[in-house]
Amino acid sequence: MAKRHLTRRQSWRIQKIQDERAARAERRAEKAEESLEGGDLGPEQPGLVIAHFGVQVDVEATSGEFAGQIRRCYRRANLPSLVTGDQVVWRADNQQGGVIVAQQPRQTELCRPDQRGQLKPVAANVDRLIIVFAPLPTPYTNLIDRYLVAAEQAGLEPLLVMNKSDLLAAAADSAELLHWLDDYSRLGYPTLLLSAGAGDGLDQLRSNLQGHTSVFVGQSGVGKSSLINALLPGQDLRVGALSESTGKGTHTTTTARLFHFPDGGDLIDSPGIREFGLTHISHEELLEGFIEFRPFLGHCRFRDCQHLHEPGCALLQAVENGDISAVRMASYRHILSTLDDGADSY
Ligand SMILES: Nc1nc2c(ncn2[C@@H]2O[C@H](COP(=O)(O)OP(=O)(O)OP(=O)(O)O)[C@@H](O)[C@H]2O)c(=O)[nH]1
Ligand SMILES: [Zn+2]
Repeated sequence: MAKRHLTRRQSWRIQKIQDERAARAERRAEKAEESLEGGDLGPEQPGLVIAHFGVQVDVEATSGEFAGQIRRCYRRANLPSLVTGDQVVWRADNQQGGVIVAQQPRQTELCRPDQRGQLKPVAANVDRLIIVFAPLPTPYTNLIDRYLVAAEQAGLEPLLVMNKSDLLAAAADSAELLHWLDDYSRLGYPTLLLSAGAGDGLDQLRSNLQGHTSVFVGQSGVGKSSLINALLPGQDLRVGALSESTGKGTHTTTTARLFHFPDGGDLIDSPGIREFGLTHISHEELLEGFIEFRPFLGHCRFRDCQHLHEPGCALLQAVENGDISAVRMASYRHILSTLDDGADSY
């Protein structure tokens, strides 16, 4: 306990220093804008935040004379902080930069805890969660289910992708894995079976990504980087680590970045985003996230039923009747037990 408190206090101090640094940078941004006002800024136009570094933000012009150009912009001091994926209104300056003057409302927000344990948005307007798994490393049902719950909670449409299909032929449990994938299709989730290594099934994935802003998640080693590299040839994904000018030299920061797939659709990626969904699920959100439970919720004998072993539990009855699979019920219980020990409550 003591150790945890100390760590929290330390991280609070670190955050405080960062906040102060951000405030100083913000004052500089204000000055920069003041000196530019009075005719030096171009007209207001729409843009998309493709990376952010504190008060400085890379904005891609989405229409007009600069369409497709990326400009390093300052954010007007009265604006809330922006994240990758934000739609903004900006004005060009005459030095390849600009000033962001407004933020458009967000459709969705992906949040992660900061050093103080407070949930902070890390990406905006993502609408697809690509959940990647593979025959190897062996997938955990409850990890996939956790992602599905997180997708539901954040308002994202999930797509289940089993990568490394080339390993299925030799896998002893291949029938089981395919059956398992089928179970998710039957629940109504879109699924794809493909191989980044062999290049099989990538066209189907490409067409699923068109017209959407996606993030890729999944346990280490399932092939997220391989898939993204196949979809974004020639891009250096390490560009997430860029140096941020702070006025006191530069330091490296890892930011979420937005990429355009050549065949349409966008990707937002960063190491932090790949961990999205592993924390912060309340009991209610957990239940809501198991979509086949919904018709039975509110029908238990006890209002505060935990659906574990209570008499008159509508969910347990549904498992008995075969309307809910025992595997999903076990997964729900497993995730619930991790919520109860406080692992998910910051
Ligand atoms: N056989 C086979 N191997 C693959 C395939 N896709 C990726 N791999 C291999 O799986 C390993 C892990 O791939 P990565 O792309 O690094 O996995 P990742 O999910 O990005 O892993 P982290 O960066 O740790 O999150 C590498 O050795 C890849 O070559 C595939 O379709 N088939
Ligand atoms: Zn119940």
